[in-house]
Amino acid sequence: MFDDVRTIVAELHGELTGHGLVAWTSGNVSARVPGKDLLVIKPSGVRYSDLTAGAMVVCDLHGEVVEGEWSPSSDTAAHAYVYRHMPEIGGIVHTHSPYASAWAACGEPIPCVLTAMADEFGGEIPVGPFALIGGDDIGRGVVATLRGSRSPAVLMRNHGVFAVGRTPAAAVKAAVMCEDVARTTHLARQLGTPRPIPGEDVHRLHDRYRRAYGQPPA
Ligand SMILES: O=C(CO)[C@@H](O)[C@H](O)COP(=O)(O)O
Repeated sequence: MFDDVRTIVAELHGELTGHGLVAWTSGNVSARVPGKDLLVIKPSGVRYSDLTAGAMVVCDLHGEVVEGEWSPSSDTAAHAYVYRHMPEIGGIVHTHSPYASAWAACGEPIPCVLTAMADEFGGEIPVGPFALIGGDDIGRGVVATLRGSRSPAVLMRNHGVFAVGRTPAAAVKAAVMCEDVARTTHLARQLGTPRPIPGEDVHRLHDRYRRAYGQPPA
């Protein structure tokens, strides 16, 4: 079932390895199945090279397996919680990307000091609570944090990045951009004191990016 969604989710895992966001089997991507109370997610602890479309697992929005040969990701209940409580979200990504996870280890939000941050995140990238892996506590922390923010990414304390998007590709983009600005802001702090962008300019940049960046619709 849902071969098209399985294919998208399987292929997007290649973006995580391609951008250096994951080590070994850490991290995961999921997608909501359009029009259904279902999600597609990777199996737990399987090498990225083995993540074919057929290896993906279909679950309901309480994390129960509906179809699949493998056990689903350990973060399935967290993803399911986010889909239940953020109906506008179509894709979720989790990584332990190194620079962003370093900020998460320090429990420090990444301040909005770059135009690229204002564009993609609309402000700082916030920190969510520490939560144990396996249940839906991570999902609760992700939803509670992102509801008070324009950011599509949250740094879960002592853990790593959870990024969301209207599509799974948009969630992957947010995870890629999160690591990029985490790295640059870290480098800036080695050189001096990064200067936050004034709030009104953050708003203008974010607004322009959402309305005018890229190509107009065909
Ligand atoms: O964060 C964790 C464990 O710390 C997990 O998200 C792993 O990074 C990936 O687990 P699977 O998706 O392979 O179960």
